[in-house]
Amino acid sequence: MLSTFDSNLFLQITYTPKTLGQTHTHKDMEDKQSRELRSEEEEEEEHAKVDVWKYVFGFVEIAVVKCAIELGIADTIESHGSPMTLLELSSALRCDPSPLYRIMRVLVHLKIFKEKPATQLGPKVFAQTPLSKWLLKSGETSMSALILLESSPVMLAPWHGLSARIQGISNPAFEAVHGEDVWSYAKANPDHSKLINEAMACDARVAVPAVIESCLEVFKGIATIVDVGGGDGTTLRLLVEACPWVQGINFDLPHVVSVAQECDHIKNVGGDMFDSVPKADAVIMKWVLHDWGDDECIRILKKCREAIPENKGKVIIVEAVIDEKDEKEDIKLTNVRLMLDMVMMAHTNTGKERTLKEWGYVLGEAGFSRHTITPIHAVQSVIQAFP
Ligand SMILES: C[S@@+](CC[C@H](N)C(=O)[O-])C[C@H]1O[C@@H](n2cnc3c(N)ncnc32)[C@H](O)[C@@H]1O
Repeated sequence: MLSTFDSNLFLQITYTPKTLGQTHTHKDMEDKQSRELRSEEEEEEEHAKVDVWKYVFGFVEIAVVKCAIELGIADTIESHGSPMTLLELSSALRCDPSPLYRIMRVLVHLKIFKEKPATQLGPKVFAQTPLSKWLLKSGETSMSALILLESSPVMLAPWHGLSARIQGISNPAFEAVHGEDVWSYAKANPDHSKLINEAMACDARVAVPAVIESCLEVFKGIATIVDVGGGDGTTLRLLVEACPWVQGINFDLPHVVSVAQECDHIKNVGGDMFDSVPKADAVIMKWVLHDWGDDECIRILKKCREAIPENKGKVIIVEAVIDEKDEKEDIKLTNVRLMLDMVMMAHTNTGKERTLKEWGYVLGEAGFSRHTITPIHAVQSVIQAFP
């Protein structure tokens, strides 16, 4: 009996509460999960209600930054040598303090400039930040020309034709607005050509040091290198400064090289990369192939292959690689690469950013036997293709 009682008790004590507990736990868990789901959905709804305004006024951020560059706000604070009060800034810029204050309020909110609060010693002042230094009109860390190019009326107009381009009911977006492709337009409009060259130089000043930092060995043993579509020659200038054993040929369309910088150890050569490429130990191409569709890329790459020695030559491509896995640690650069792909859609006829597989396809079709891809701390990676 005792043992039965004990065992019943045991059962009661051991199993009953546990079974009850399990029922409760399961239901509780279900309730908790659905409460969590509801609150997650509610939270998403709340975020969406606010986030949608980004798309209503997203262009305003670009317009305000463009305004800051045109006014020369960063340059003025930089040459003043220390943070400036609103009155100092408005008198240096010769503008009305009241609208200037409203622009500065947004720029401070965007964390582009810093506002230092008033103290007993004086009123509040506006100071540079690492980000505002990218808005200087010139210098090694200036992105101004690239911002001014992308926000110029010429480059903004094609965006209105993006959906028509996707639906295939109009010419490529740039041509639909301007009647010719971006390179013919640049040839006919020297001011726009100058802006393109200066804008590309902005990126070269960021990307080339990243290439050198991560891949200096790529240039060991190269005596001559040709930069195909080299623009104003900034890429080669930086490369030759870092690798003084290299002689460079800056190769681009004749109207581009005719205004390119003159540098020691660099020769400017005009021509068309679809016809032929000057001979050298290696070719470098930065932000050129993404302007073109696969067929044109294969044609350009074949010309590059003809320009280098079969046994020890190589083509060094500095371009974005679209990461379809969307790696979280690189989310900001992934975002830039995806935006750049949209820029190619708006501004070129057939250009696009490519995935690993798409790079493999064009390189293989152009007759390269193997290639390597090295990520660097930039929007682009370094792709080396070997005959
Ligand atoms: C996007 S820009 C890149 C410039 C430079 N590589 C850089 O990244 O700073 C493309 C360059 O390709 C050049 N280009 C376009 N068509 C060309 C052609 N058929 N032959 C040679 N260069 C060409 C343009 O003039 C322009 O300088």
